[in-house]
Amino acid sequence: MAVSALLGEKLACRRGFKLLFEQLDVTARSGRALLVVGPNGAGKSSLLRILSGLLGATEGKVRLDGPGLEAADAGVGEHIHYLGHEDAVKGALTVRANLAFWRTVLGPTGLPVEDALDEVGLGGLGGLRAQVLSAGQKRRLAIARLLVSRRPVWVLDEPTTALDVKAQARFAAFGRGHLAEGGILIAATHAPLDLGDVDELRLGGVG
Ligand SMILES: Nc1ncnc2c1ncn2[C@@H]1O[C@H](COP(=O)(O)OP(=O)(O)OP(=O)(O)O)[C@@H](O)[C@H]1O
Repeated sequence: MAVSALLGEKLACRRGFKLLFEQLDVTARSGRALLVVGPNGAGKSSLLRILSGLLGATEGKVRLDGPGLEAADAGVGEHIHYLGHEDAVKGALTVRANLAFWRTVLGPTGLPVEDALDEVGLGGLGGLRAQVLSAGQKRRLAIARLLVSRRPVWVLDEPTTALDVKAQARFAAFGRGHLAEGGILIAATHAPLDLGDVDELRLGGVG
């Protein structure tokens, strides 16, 4: 199903006693990347979780625009890939079994598992227990989830953390490919992501 935009309308987020933001409008359009930037603690991760439907906004609402999506308010999450700080890797399972699990859960609409492992540079490591992967390799495995299941909206929290230069370049190529196909990419980041011309949303003023 095509998604032409993800929209956050007059969003507010309170965490504990702290009001992180209010009256915040967010627009992320098909074929565009929106980078959420700002100092530590500004609320970037909180905003991404709200946009993904994982955290309720204190005020405001999130909706998707696109043909046939008028009634989809309640089902925003099924169109979204969310990658958080945690890589959601099950250490006791093999690398291959981890990705196969996600492919089943998210929908087997993308690459086969072995192809996705090759794409992220984990080819040959599929039989290893995931707990022995390095931090960067775990991140690569998390990124492979984007490839095994096709979803129009990617919401990514610091996606290149722990990635080496080559893996960062690979990630950027996946992101540009997603955008070229009309996807939406929203990322919180402290580092440039090499996604070409991007939109930017700054939280928290000057840090
Ligand atoms: N469950 C929670 N309860 C109370 N406060 C929280 C909770 N989660 C986050 N916070 C607070 O909300 C603020 C924003 O956190 P958030 O993780 O959204 O920031 P961020 O901009 O992503 O930061 P960073 O750049 O360090 O990742 C922080 O002050 C944090 O301590």
